[in-house]
Amino acid sequence: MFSTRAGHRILLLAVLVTGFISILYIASFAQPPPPVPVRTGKDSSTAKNNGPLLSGHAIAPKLGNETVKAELGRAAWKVLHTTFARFPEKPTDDEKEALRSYVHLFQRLYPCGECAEHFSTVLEKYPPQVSSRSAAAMWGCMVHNIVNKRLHKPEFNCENIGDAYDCGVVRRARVLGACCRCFGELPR
Ligand SMILES: Cc1cc2nc3c(=O)[nH]c(=O)nc-3n(C[C@H](O)[C@H](O)[C@H](O)COP(=O)(O)OP(=O)(O)OC[C@H]3O[C@@H](n4cnc5c(N)ncnc54)[C@H](O)[C@@H]3O)c2cc1C
Repeated sequence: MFSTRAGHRILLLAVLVTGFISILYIASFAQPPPPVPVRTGKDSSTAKNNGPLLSGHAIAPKLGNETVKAELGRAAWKVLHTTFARFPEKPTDDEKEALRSYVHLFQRLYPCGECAEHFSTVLEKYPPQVSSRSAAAMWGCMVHNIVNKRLHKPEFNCENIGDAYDCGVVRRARVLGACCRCFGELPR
């Protein structure tokens, strides 16, 4: 009688221990989900935080032809500086993220591969400043000057960056009936 009861107890204990071990085993596989990256839109965000899409290798091959390279460069800088000049002074987080991604993809896809390679080192050291129009415009002027220096071109005075690319000038010029320098617009 005693031995049968003891046997039942041992069996019950064995079942409990096995159940407990099984629960621990299953729980070891149930990892919590990985944290979802939070995009704050702050300037501290970098291309690396946004994965390989924005920080990957330059895509275009070497351009070589110096004339094409210079024409392309003039047009590209014009697009970049004008984009910064027309960016909101108080952008939303979404708009900041859009500009940051645009600059990084602009670099990756820039049709002169050797220029893009060099510009990636500039972006790594000086990530795009997207907190406001003025910050973006000053940043654009500064990185253009870094390229200028490398190519032994004169430094541009960044204090005048607003006058050079701000199309508020167009509206004032229209009132005076003078010709406009932004986007080649003609006076009415
Ligand atoms: C992202 C990028 C990377 C490049 N990398 C290379 C490279 O590695 N090797 C290479 O040979 N070429 C490179 N280029 C092209 C090069 O920068 C020039 O565009 C090209 O040599 C033609 O020079 P440019 O003297 O006509 O004047 P640009 O430098 O093209 O400038 C055009 C005009 O912009 C104004 N400007 C000048 N500096 C500034 C500034 N700091 N801020 C605002 N406005 C300014 C001036 O009015 C100037 O006439 C690159 C271009 C870009 C956009």
